[in-house]
Amino acid sequence: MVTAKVWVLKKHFQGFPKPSDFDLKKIELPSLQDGELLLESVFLSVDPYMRPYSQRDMKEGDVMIGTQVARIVESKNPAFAAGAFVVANSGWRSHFISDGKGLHLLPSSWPESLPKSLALGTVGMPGLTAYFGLFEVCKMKPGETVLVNAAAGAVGSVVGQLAKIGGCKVVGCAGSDDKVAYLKKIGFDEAFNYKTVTSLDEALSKASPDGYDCFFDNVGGEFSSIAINHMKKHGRIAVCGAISQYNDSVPQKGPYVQIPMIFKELRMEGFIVTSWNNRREEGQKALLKWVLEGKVKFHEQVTEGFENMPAAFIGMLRGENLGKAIVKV
Ligand SMILES: NC(=O)C1=CN([C@@H]2O[C@H](COP(=O)(O)OP(=O)(O)OC[C@H]3O[C@@H](n4cnc5c(N)ncnc54)[C@H](OP(=O)(O)O)[C@@H]3O)[C@@H](O)[C@H]2O)C=CC1
Ligand SMILES: CCCCC/C=C\CC(=O)/C=C/C=C/C=C\[C@@H](O)CCCC(=O)O
Repeated sequence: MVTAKVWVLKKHFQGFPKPSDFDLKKIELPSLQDGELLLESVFLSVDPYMRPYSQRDMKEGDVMIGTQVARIVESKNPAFAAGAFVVANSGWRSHFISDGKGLHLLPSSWPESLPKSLALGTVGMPGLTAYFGLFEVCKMKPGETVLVNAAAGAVGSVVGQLAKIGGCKVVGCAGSDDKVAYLKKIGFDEAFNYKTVTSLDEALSKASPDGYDCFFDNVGGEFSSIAINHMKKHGRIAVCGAISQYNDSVPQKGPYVQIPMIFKELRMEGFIVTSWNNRREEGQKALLKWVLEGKVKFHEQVTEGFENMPAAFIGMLRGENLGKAIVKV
């Protein structure tokens, strides 16, 4: 019998999640039935969506939602061999049993030299978010100017690099000087620390006096209300996330955006990356190629130990991560 460790949501979050909102439990796993697999999590992802989704999808006592790269320990399913690695969507669990549904085998072209954790970040859901958000929602064109916030994060850092590959000028903002230095290192044309600039308006004008054709918005709130006034005519805004709102008990009331929307004839479009699940392989193949060519750099904020999942999650929400926040079991 295998004993699995799982993190459950003990108490719904009020504001920023606290360690006391989580409970670590042990579950004895049964023996495998025909068609089933036993898997052990090797890397687990902590993502911003878990904060709003926990309120929408979970009840207290549920296992925290999330994805992992897992190794198949034992298989009674002919479609999956023991020893193979998959991306699963099985939540914060050290070990789990699956019937094979919803498991994505890592691409066979995955080189040994590449950390498998990238399947949760640059070559996984966040990277695909950048890929489809830029190409299908922003529809960026060579020579345009792209703005991205939370730019040093899992999604934002890929957005900036893909926009460079697409022949655009790229402006990014992040919450620390170290992150700003990283953005310049990976090729952003302009980058600033939104926490220390005296005026967001001035910083946005200085970075691109003519304004922005595309705004890839990961943050929402006050930043977005200001940034919208810096959009060029017929600009496009990809509403990817609103992390500035996730931990607020009372959502910020930002100034109305309708006026610039109308005068500048802007297009603002929200999206969820799962809308392109049928093109997942296309995106992953392209991202893997660019990573192997060195055109897309990656950085991971790795927290060691399953017992540290809540700390990694809270740290990411507080901006302590540079690049994709990952837990290594
Ligand atoms: N629509 C979709 O399908 C998807 C949407 N998303 C969204 O994309 C965004 C980025 O996700 P991801 O790349 O995984 O996360 P990141 O790796 O970027 O980590 C979150 C970052 O958000 C920034 N942040 C946190 N709080 C605030 C705040 N109050 N104001 C401004 N910035 C803040 C911090 O960076 P900093 O130092 O810059 O403050 C922090 O490091 C999120 O909003 C997420 O919900 C992600 C995946 C899919
Ligand atoms: C204040 C309201 C906020 C509403 C938007 C919330 C979050 C946006 C966001 O972050 C969306 C994330 C979408 C994630 C998609 C897939 C994951 O659920 C699991 C991915 C599993 C995989 O196949 O890799």
